[in-house]
Amino acid sequence: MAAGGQNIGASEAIQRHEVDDQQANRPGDGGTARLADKMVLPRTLVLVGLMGAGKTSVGRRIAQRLGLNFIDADAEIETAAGCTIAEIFARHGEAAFRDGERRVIARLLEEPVHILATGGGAFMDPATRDCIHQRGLSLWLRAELDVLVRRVARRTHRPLLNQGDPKEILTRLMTIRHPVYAEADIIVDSLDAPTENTVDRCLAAIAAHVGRVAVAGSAP
Ligand SMILES: Nc1ncnc2c1ncn2[C@@H]1O[C@H](COP(=O)(O)OP(=O)(O)O)[C@@H](O)[C@H]1O
Ligand SMILES: O=C(O)C1=C[C@@H](OP(=O)(O)O)[C@@H](O)[C@H](O)C1
Ligand SMILES: [Mg+2]
Repeated sequence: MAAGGQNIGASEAIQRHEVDDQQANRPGDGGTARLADKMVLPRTLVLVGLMGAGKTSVGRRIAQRLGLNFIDADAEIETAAGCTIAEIFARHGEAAFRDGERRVIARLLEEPVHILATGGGAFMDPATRDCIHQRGLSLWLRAELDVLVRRVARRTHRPLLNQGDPKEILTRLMTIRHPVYAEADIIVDSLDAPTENTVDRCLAAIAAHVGRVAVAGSAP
């Protein structure tokens, strides 16, 4: 159990798990809204996955549904640095960005339970990944290449994607990163569908995971 985490009684967790089993395949029907009202998150939920997976936009909506704070690690890094991520990359290089990212995420994971969207490279850093494993509940938002390419094409603020063809870069990153993202506690597909549909499926998957872990009587 993470420091500051809340214990869930086994019978309560079993009940939740049963509710979840009834609702999990019915996204968008309002069932997960009721489920979310009851869900007690034992640790900070940490969203991981490639650029464009929806960590920021889905994470913000999960936080609204659960009545928890939402924090975007990239935004925190920008505030701490007093400049944009693109400027940090240009002025100091990626390694300096990763150092700041590691420090910021370690600090955020000391804060009360909240929803934390990380940048796509954060989980690739062994120290950050270890910190997330120790103190958080990780959720990989997994998306197909074409979905990612379409989504990232709308914005130009991601320095890694401005270094060449975004599709080629994402293809390369997928090969390297997917096996590592697969270490996350929970995996949810970020489909080419309304964002709220992904939010519903995340809430169902989180409830199922939290229920399973509480029944087993160990930390997530
Ligand atoms: N089903 C969906 N899930 C997540 N994002 C979606 C979805 N459909 C469209 N989008 C859009 O794709 C973009 C995802 O970007 P963002 O949330 O910043 O991702 P990330 O933080 O993982 O890089 C946003 O502009 C969002 O509105
Ligand atoms: O994948 C990456 O290495 C990065 C992802 C970005 O965040 P998003 O995944 O939220 O776009 C941001 O942290 C930075 O541009 C580097
Ligand atoms: Mg983001």
